Amino acid sequence: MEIEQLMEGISLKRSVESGTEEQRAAVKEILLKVRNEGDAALYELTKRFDGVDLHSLRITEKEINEALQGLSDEHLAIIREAAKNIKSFHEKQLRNSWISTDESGTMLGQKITPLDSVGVYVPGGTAAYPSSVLMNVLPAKAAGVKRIVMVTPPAKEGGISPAVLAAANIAGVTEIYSVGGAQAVAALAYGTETIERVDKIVGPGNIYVALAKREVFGDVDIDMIAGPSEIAVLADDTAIPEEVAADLLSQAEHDTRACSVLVTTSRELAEGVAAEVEKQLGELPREEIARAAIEKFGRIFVADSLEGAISAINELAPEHLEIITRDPMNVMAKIRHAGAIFLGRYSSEPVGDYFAGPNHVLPTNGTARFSSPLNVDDFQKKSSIIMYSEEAFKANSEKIAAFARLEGLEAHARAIEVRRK
Ligand SMILES: NC(=O)c1ccc[n+]([C@@H]2O[C@H](COP(=O)([O-])OP(=O)(O)OC[C@H]3O[C@@H](n4cnc5c(N)ncnc54)[C@H](O)[C@@H]3O)[C@@H](O)[C@H]2O)c1
Ligand SMILES: N[C@H](CO)Cc1c[nH]c[nH+]1
Ligand SMILES: [Zn+2]
Repeated sequence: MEIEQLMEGISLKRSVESGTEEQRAAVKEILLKVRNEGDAALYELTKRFDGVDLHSLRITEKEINEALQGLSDEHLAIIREAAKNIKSFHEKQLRNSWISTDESGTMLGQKITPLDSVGVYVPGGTAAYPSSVLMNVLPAKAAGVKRIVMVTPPAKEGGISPAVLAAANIAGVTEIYSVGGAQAVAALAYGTETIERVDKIVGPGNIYVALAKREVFGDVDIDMIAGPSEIAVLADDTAIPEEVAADLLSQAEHDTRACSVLVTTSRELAEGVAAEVEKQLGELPREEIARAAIEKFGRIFVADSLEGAISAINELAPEHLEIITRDPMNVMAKIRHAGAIFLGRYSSEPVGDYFAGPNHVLPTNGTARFSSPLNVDDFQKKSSIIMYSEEAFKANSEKIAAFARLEGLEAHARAIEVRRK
């Protein structure tokens, strides 16, 4: 990784991914095919893109039980403990419906209702992600969603990963379909003979999944378009090069388009990290992916001051931010834009990916400027409650009718005045 001096106004942002023209056209065609042909399209497209001849779409209870038996007790215990932490964190996000009244008898309130049905996309193309099952399903469960449907592509050799099925079972999902990509998104959005449509689709995926989600938005709700993983480390001379390099590589191994950035006030640290990254890259099983990501999107900046480093991070608005400085709490107070903030050397990013409890589905590509991690609110909606007493109505009716006429809406005004007689 090359070391650059951080200049004022430097932009660390990458362009928002919208896919190539061919990818967008392919996704449109897949969506249309599933809408027109239903299950038959899902079988055909799974054969074409995943190389798998499916016998049925729905995963059976027997397959889930076999998956549970295929996993070691140790792995099952780890998934259960992570699930417990994630559940407990998200339950703290729950809000209650509320009602307030005043002396005139006006009652106003907000009623919170869980969504009826949600589809969770779990990626499965190049790696299996049981952790993503927990991160998407458990907030929906905490919110009270009754029907949670999971879709994930089958691997060529062995169907769905046992760890993914075990995580689904631990999280309490029973409706699971072996289908991925844009075709799975289409099935969730429009329904087929086997898969009943849902109200919202959540979960990360590759460019085909992202483009399909963008395309079906409006027919159903979606959570966000999560792009390739990102990590930014803001460090001073107290950080240890070996550890910072390992954290940068932890996200680089996800995707050739993952982005790993170090912003530091210490040139010595910058040089140490650059050397360590090179050394550690050679030891990684996914070296090829991580190397491509580091070469394209890996950057190290040396800042003149901590303030300069902080403003560069705010400009970047990274998905994950690690702060490894003398006083991380104080630095965190000045961070305005980041999906998840990890404080101190013991809060390495994978602590959050797997275990601590906060969600790992986070805004990427600078969208942390205006959006939040996946959370319980994503699975609930709010209805406003309004009840006026006669006294409150009479005290305000003239103003309301006048406001309606200001907008030229006579029928609105009359609906008020008809009650004053
Ligand atoms: N943000 C997060 O929380 C998070 C978590 C886990 C994974 N991820 C990301 O999710 C992504 C997973 O991608 P993936 O590819 O491994 O799995 P995926 O399940 O998203 O995509 C696999 C599917 O893509 C479709 N596909 C592949 N090539 C195609 C083509 N040429 N035309 C049409 N469809 C095609 C196939 O249907 C296949 O089933 C990675 O970028 C990873 O970094 C993000
Ligand atoms: N870091 C990813 C989100 O950006 C999530 C993940 C899943 N497994 C490992 N990591
Ligand atoms: Zn990760």
